[in-house]
Amino acid sequence: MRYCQLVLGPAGSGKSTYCAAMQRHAEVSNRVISVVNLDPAAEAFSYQPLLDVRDLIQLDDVMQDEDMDFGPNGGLVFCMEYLLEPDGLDWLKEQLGDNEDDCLLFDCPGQIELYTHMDVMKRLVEQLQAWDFRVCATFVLDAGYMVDAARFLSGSLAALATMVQLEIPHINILTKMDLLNRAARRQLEMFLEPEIHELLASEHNVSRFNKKYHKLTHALGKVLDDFSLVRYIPLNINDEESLTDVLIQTDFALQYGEDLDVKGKDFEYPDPEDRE
Ligand SMILES: Nc1nc2c(ncn2[C@@H]2O[C@H](COP(=O)(O)OP(=O)(O)OP(=O)(O)O)[C@@H](O)[C@H]2O)c(=O)[nH]1
Ligand SMILES: [Mg+2]
Repeated sequence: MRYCQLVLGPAGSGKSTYCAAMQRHAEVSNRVISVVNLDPAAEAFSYQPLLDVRDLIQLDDVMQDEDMDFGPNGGLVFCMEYLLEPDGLDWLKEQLGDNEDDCLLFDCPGQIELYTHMDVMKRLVEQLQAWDFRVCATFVLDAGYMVDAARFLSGSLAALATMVQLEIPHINILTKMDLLNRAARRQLEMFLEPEIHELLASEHNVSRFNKKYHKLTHALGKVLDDFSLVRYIPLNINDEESLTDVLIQTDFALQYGEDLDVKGKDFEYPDPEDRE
């Protein structure tokens, strides 16, 4: 069995930074977590990738191809589709090797349409599962955008759309907690144990638009509440304890360690005949 987190989330939400921080944190705890760059448009990141999709295909090359005439977003979708063609998959399979118990983080592109309603990521998940990977989604959102009720709801719906589309264990992480001031952090804490619909009801500066759709936002908040669908783990990457918390949750989602324990024990029931 192998393990992998698809690190997903909107552009600039902190996916690559999360991957780098988690890889470094794992080293400190004597574990190896490797990072796969799955973003064909990536320019720079601060981890050393185990493999890099840009060795297969680069967004710049696709966009410069005059026959195809793609812009950045269409070009990115083309790159991801290319990865899922038989040739691309052969390349990926070979690059991934077949080391037992590997733990990988896939640093994914920030175009959330790839996983909220297109099937590219879903197909990748199925392929990874066929190669004996246990896969979870780690959905990363910038905490700075989550401190008012309307944006909290909108972020939650993006997380929810991804969760429903991918159908794998799912964890939501709020990044950049180190950038919040005390007041913002307190505000956010209220959202972390949310009675979302009550929070929405108590919003003071309701715009005319929001007023019109108040019932709708209220109902959506209630759905999120009633089904406990979307929960968040705050992450401060400067705090090792916070990184440990997240690693425990992602290990749990992947059931990492359970098989390792069983393998180590080699338990046999005693034979009653042996007893005196
Ligand atoms: N202070 C602080 N800055 C962060 C944190 N996470 C990300 N950043 C900064 O936010 C910016 C975007 O972070 P990235 O990790 O590149 O985000 P991304 O989700 O990989 O972005 P795309 O790949 O472009 O979608 C960078 O300038 C990071 O340094 C964090 O936890 N704390
Ligand atoms: Mg990135």
